[in-house]
Amino acid sequence: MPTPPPALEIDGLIKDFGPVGALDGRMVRVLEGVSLSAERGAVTVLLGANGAGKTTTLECAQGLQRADGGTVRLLGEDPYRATPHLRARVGVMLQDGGLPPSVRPLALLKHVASMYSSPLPVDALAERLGLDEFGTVSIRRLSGGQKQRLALACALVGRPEVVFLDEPSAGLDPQSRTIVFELIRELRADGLAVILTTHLLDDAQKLADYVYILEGGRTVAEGTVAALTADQDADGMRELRFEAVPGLTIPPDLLPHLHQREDEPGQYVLRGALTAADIAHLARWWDARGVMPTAISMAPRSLEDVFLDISGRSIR
Ligand SMILES: Nc1ncnc2c1ncn2[C@@H]1O[C@H](COP(=O)(O)OP(=O)(O)OP(=O)(O)O)[C@@H](O)[C@H]1O
Repeated sequence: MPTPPPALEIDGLIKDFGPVGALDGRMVRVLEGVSLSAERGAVTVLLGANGAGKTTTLECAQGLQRADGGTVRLLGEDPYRATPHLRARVGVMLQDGGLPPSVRPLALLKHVASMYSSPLPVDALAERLGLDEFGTVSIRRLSGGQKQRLALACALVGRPEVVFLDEPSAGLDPQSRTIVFELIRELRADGLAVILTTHLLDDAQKLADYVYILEGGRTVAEGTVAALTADQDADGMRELRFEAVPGLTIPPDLLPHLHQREDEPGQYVLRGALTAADIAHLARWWDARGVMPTAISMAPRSLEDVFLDISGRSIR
């Protein structure tokens, strides 16, 4: 059977904004050739630091912004010239929610549901996302996390085939985050194409089937989390983190093959093909100086390392 085309295909997307007064009225190019695709039944994550171009890419993909170059196909159509039929097949959760402040949450959700021919049962969705706890106060009185959950419900109630979620876990407490993550996994299992942006590497690592890393308006890396974090050069790439007194400089010749950094005062990271002998060297060095770390942890190479390797800086 032929493979169905991706739900979203973006090729060489260019976007200019302006004219910008601070730049003497010149245009500013914020997307310089973003290419990506998102499959059905998969969570595709756009990852990047603030200002990398994630939201602008999503806005072009949704048809909210017109591409200045390249192509965007959403469910086979140009989203900027979208027909109502296309819009009904797409769910969108914007970063700031775009929710009307004086409306009550459940009334809004029922209103949005009434615009679709076959919506999800509103009560069950509201209960699932815990909206019934605050369903009858006006939206302006909701916390950031409550607004996020309502915005997510509005994006999903029309049974979309593709759903765009811009920073879906921003402002959520740990319990709400778990609920939202479970829901996202169910959407994937139901065959939806889920496309989300985040600058939280932990979220990307937990949810993503496929990751695109954006930097300066370009896609600079892509792959599954496993492929991106697989060691390119040597087996056993690991990172060892420890907390100790600030300002410790481990002599480079003690562990020459490991990259070391002090993220924040007293927060150390050693990265590389780490062996038990390295850990023993380090422990002896600590012991000789009377250093006892207050915390130690070890993990495989993470997306954060990938990001650091690519951009030379931390994503946060
Ligand atoms: N309307 C606009 N006019 C001028 N510049 C803009 C406009 N919208 C966005 N930009 C710029 O485009 C760049 C990309 O912004 P975008 O919001 O897409 O990034 P992002 O990766 O989503 O960032 P964040 O994580 O902060 O949401 C930024 O430098 C931003 O200042």
